[in-house]
Amino acid sequence: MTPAARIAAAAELLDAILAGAPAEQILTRWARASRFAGSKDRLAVRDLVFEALRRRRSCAALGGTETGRGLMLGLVRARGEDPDTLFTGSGHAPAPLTGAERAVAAGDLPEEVALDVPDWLAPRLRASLGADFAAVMALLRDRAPVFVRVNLAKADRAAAQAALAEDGIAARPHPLSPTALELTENARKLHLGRAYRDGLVEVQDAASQAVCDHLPVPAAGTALDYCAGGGGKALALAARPGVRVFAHDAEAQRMRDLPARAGRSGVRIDCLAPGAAGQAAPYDLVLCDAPCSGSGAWRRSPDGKWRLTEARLAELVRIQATILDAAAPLVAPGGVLAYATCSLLDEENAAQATRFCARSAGWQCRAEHRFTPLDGGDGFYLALLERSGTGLTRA
Ligand SMILES: C[S@@+](CC[C@H](N)C(=O)[O-])C[C@H]1O[C@@H](n2cnc3c(N)ncnc32)[C@H](O)[C@@H]1O
Repeated sequence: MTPAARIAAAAELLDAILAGAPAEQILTRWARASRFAGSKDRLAVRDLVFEALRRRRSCAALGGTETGRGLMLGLVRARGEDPDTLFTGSGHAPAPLTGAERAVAAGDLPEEVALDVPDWLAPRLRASLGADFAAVMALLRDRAPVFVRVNLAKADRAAAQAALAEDGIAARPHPLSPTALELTENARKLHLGRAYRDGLVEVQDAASQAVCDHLPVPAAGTALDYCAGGGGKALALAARPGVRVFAHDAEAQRMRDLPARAGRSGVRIDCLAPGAAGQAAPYDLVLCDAPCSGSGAWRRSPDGKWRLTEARLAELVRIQATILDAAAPLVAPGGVLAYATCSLLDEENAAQATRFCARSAGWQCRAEHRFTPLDGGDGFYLALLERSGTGLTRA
């Protein structure tokens, strides 16, 4: 495919996504149906679609309309390329520019537009991020780095880095966590290589790893990952010597790959059926990595930024509170209830933890940790809640 044909294909896919279809589904369906597209074409089209989604508002402003074609035109302009060299109408290229498209003024964009923030969310993100608002929002317009967690049950960081190098993948240690490696070259080869196949590394964001580093579990203690999902955090906990890990999720399907992932990592995780989290209670640590807006991970799932509504956010805040209330009784005396989100919004984070402590007799917040993309990984929040404690540490 020519660069222009890739742009035409991305514009068509974006129209389907703007009409409400999930981006991943649309891209997968297109890749299957487009025999003419080689692997490089598929990756290039995918990159165009995701870049336009991360920058949807500013691209629409620069392209004149919020359509697939408008977003692609805006992206071409934002990159400083000449649209007339791509929008030629010949072969599979998009049609030449109309008079209206040519007339779009490229003046200064308002800050919310330039930073690609929905209007209704901007005040909440400003209040939550303070002086970091603009810098964080600017970072969320770029592609996320790829990180792996070194599985300390099988290798140390230097050995994992060497194994990745043998697979042709360049990696460097990342300061967010002693287990984090950032893949700097050939990250797309990861799943084909020995380091991954042999369980030396797992894909996990560096801030997510840092969250796990802060989770306290005593030696030979027990931990429950109450909202385990794919089990990224459960796997990190299970790599600690002597810790017995249980995984639970309201939707058992979400944990379907966990036994295979645990097997590859050489660790044990006991998966509990939905509603059976009490089976092995009480636990020294109960982690609630709750469903959230995902605002800290909008680089990876840019669709989410535009699909989130005020009503959905309010519903998520209610679900998070219900989860905390259900999980708290499962914590052993002297144990810790860990509340985590990949959100940047205070109402899902510190305000949620504060409301829990206010309505739950004897509970208090022992420590809080916040990560934003300025630290290198996704945005994350962690509160360590306990029934008795010595005070609050903010980090
Ligand atoms: C943010 S994801 C978890 C990600 C996972 N901990 C990881 O690190 O890979 C949140 C999970 O919470 C689950 N969930 C939603 N409501 C729940 C509930 N009431 N009880 C338990 N799990 C719930 C969802 O099915 C989803 O898998």
